[in-house]
Amino acid sequence: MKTLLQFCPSFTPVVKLPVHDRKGVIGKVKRWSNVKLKAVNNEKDGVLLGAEKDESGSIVGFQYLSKSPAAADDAKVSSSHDIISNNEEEVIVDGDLAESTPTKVTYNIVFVTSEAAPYSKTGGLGDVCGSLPIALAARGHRVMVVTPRYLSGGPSDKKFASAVDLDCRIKVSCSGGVQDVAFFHEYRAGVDWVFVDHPSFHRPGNPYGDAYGAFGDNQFRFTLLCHAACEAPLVLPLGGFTYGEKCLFLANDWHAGLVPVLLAAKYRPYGVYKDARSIVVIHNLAHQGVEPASTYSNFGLPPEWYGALGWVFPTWARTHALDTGEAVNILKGAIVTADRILTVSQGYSWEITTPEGGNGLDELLTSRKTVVNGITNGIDINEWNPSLDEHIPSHYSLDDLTGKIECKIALQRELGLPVRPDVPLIGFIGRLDYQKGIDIILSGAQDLLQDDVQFVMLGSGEKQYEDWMRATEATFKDKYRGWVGFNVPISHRITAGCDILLMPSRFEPCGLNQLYAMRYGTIPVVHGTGGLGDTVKTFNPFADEGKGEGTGWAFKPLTRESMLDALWIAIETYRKHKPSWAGLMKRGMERDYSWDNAAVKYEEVFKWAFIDPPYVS
Ligand SMILES: Nc1ncnc2c1ncn2[C@@H]1O[C@H](COP(=O)(O)OP(=O)(O)O[C@H]2O[C@H](CO)[C@@H](O)[C@H](O)[C@H]2O)[C@@H](O)[C@H]1O
Repeated sequence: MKTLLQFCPSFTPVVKLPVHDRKGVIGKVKRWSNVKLKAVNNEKDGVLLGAEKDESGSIVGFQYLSKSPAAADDAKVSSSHDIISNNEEEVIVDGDLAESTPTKVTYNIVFVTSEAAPYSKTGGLGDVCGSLPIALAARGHRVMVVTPRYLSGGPSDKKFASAVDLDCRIKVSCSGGVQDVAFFHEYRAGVDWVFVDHPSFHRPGNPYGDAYGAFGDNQFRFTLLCHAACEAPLVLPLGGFTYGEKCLFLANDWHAGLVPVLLAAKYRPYGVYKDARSIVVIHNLAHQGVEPASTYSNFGLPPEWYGALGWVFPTWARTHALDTGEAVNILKGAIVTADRILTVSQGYSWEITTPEGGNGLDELLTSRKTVVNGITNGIDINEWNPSLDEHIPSHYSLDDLTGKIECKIALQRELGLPVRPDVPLIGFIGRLDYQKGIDIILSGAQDLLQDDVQFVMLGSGEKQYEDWMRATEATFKDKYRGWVGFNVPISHRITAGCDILLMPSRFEPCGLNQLYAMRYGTIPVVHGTGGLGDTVKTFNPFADEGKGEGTGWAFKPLTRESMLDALWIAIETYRKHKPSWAGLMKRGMERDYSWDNAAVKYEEVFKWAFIDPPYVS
């Protein structure tokens, strides 16, 4: 089917929206009329009017009212928001514009995620889901992000202040009851940010827990998120139009893992979402959403779908002789039902198919390896930009690095360390847990701190590591600072002020801090695993006719000795080989970290997802 984008100057812009009301879902959706699509980038150019729908009712294009012939000409070029289509076929521009102009395929994309910066963030998932949607929207896709409206009663609640209640309530049947769920919405940076509202998302702490540990009802809370995310494209008239059934769900990590299962088990049997596709994006396979098998009935899924989520712990992982190891595993359910599987680097996409990196799911992932791909994350180059960063005291760039020294001095002063611009300053930022190799840092820190260096750590997590940081600070007053907590401005100042960033992660699906570091002229010393191995190239001073190559050091194996060896080589290079150090900084700062490269690769995977029929239909 061809989609027509009509340029009709006399068209009266009245848009009637469908009200979605199906069994199991009560939609209370406003009718909006005379709606100008917010997606129109520049109103002086024209207004998007009525929607073109395919036979399933999904919107595949919009009518466009141009205000000037020049604007109509511009439209031929198909700027990011002038043409919106979730149709995979060629879009034809007709009317006065004479020849047809093929344009790229665009999709209606629905991110489902437990975190999206700046609204919520405890780690890299928040960064990715806060920036990749914007990059995809800028490339012409219609993008919605569905994430909880967390209210903790603290200052962070202000982040949701611009989101308005859409006055659309749905009822979700799960956990033996019926839950009322509301939607809030903010349109920002070309993206529809949709916040799922329910009392279980309103409590002190971070998205997953508080000082007493993980919340006991996380399975329930993220089950709600997934049900709501499946309804959102059907019931929410965002910018005047629902996204419709022909959309692409990107289910991020286990929290969103029920989405592909729901599509297969709850919607497709009733003819809904036949043309939708789903991709599970694995940011961290170590967290799978595993609960006792008896909780299956909480998901609101038909009983016959138990097999999709059913999972049996290996014998060695069972707690006692009578433990049958039976459990439900949400991420497993996503892996067996999603149309495709993505990870956040190529290295990690291979590692998860091995017994060492598969966290018990390696055989399952191997069985689906024809649809497994890895795409290295990009970063938000506006938020992480040393020449504009609002959190750092002095700005700098490759052309003028004096600001970096000023950042170093300011950091030493802020942390109460001796102000010594020449001493190697090493940093670590991250969650204090097994994944990040904190135990390796602990085992090597005493030796490292014998040297004339300074070492700064920012992180929160396991109490034993937090306590160690406090104790080490007391022992090495002039050399070590441990900042226990989660603090984004400080993380920027450490990234800018340090010379070296240490990341001895045991495994690392992608890793973002090494990318931020390189952009800030801070040299990463990393364990060469997963995305760290893919993104940090070890320095070779003899390459390129003696000019050198590489952006840091990626050491292997993960031992105290190899970490210290890599650190000492880095420290010696910093002290004695200034031109080499300058080359390392330059190569790191020059690299393209923007999401554009990754977004093109994502589009390729989207295309493949729609070429195949739904994996479970
Ligand atoms: N105490 C603190 N204060 C302030 N900021 C802090 C902080 N601790 C961590 N951060 C920030 O949180 C983010 C962490 O990102 P990472 O990619 O390193 O790890 P994470 O393991 O959370 O993400 C998972 O998902 C991402 C995204 O796909 C993958 O890159 C990664 O490998 C995978 O483990 C960075 O922006 C970092 O600055």
